[in-house]
Amino acid sequence: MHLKLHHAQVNKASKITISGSKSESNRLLLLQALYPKIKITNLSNSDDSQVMQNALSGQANVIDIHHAGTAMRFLTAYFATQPQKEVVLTGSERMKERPIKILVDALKSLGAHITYLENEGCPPLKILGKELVKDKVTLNANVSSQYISALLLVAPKLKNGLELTLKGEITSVPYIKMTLSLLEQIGVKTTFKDNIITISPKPSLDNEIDIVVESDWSSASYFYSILALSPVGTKITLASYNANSLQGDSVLATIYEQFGVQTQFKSHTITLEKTAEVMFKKGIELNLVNCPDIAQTIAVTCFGLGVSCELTGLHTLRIKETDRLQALKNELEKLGGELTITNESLTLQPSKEMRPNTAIETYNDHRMAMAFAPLALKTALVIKDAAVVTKSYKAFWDDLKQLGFKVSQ
Ligand SMILES: O=C(O)C1=C[C@@H](OP(=O)(O)O)[C@@H](O)[C@H](O)C1
Ligand SMILES: C=C(OP(=O)(O)O)C(=O)O
Repeated sequence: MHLKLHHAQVNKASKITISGSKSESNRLLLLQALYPKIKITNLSNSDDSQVMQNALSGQANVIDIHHAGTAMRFLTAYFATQPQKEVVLTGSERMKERPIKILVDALKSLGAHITYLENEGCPPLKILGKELVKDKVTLNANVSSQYISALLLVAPKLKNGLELTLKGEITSVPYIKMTLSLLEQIGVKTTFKDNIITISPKPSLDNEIDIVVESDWSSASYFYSILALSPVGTKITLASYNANSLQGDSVLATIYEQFGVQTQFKSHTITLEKTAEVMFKKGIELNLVNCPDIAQTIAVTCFGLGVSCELTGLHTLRIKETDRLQALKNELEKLGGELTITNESLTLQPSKEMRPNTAIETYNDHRMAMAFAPLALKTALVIKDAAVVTKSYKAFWDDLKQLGFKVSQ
């Protein structure tokens, strides 16, 4: 399904309710499988959380997690530690290219039985679950924090807990802290000092515990971009958000101040308002090593505003749903943008034109579709394979229509 987005503007003062964070949801689903006394409120309705839920509740021996990176990594650790269970974990063609060796090696060094069924270092995996008794492991931390979170989530169920030593520059740190924080919420003792994390064993929970998932901040990023590209006075209210978020992408509230967008927190909602038209004296410079999922949003905002940007800390973007650096370059250039990319950065020149009716390829990447959609506030464009958004944000197109976007097939 390709969608045509007509040149449009946002209705004044709209309110949108966004589904729960997929990162928090997928951690809590795994923890709930280990500790059934956990109850979850505002669970994400994303495809990635649905595949996670199905994998944990079903009896299938072959589990296909499609494009869901967190599900792939978290379930690898989960099934490796479930005695007497044998499963094959597989995914989409892209998932079969996304590396998992660092996690598999770490689990094997703890005693796990995992074999590669196609290419060494990537899914699909055959996992023969067993009780792991070793309690110390060292792994590289500069490729994906998901490997670390996967080990941390199963750690309190290991007989002796776990001590993890992280090598290299640690990437996506807020996601590791989110995992530790959720563990703390269910009463697990954790420490994170320098490059060492420790998790104490916790065989079971004494009481039921209800955890409310905050709505997804990465999904909120598209509304920040919409506001940045809208006239002064435009407002959007989003629910349900807290000033104290576990999600690193909540840094959006600070980042988008540079684009004239202010955020007000009030009783579990945020109201975003474009309060000023910014005269950019210099380009935007940001290191996004802590919040890689909002890189596409920010690059497209800058293109839409005609401001240059230099985004760094992007080394993980090449191994996500697609090579996001190359995808951004291809599609921004089609629109008339000028940019250079390296293995960890993107530099965009101030745009001089925006070619109307450009058809944006989405490369099976939800964030390509959603990051480019706000440009409809500037010109008409086509988003190809627009249904990709369901990976993280099922209602995305309906919510844009509610805002006043004109969308047709
Ligand atoms: O743990 C998580 O929930 C995630 C961690 C990040 O991945 P990396 O650590 O691979 O950057 C992020 O990009 C992904 O969308 C979700
Ligand atoms: C990178 C992402 O997800 P995952 O790695 O879990 O597939 C994302 O949602 O942007």
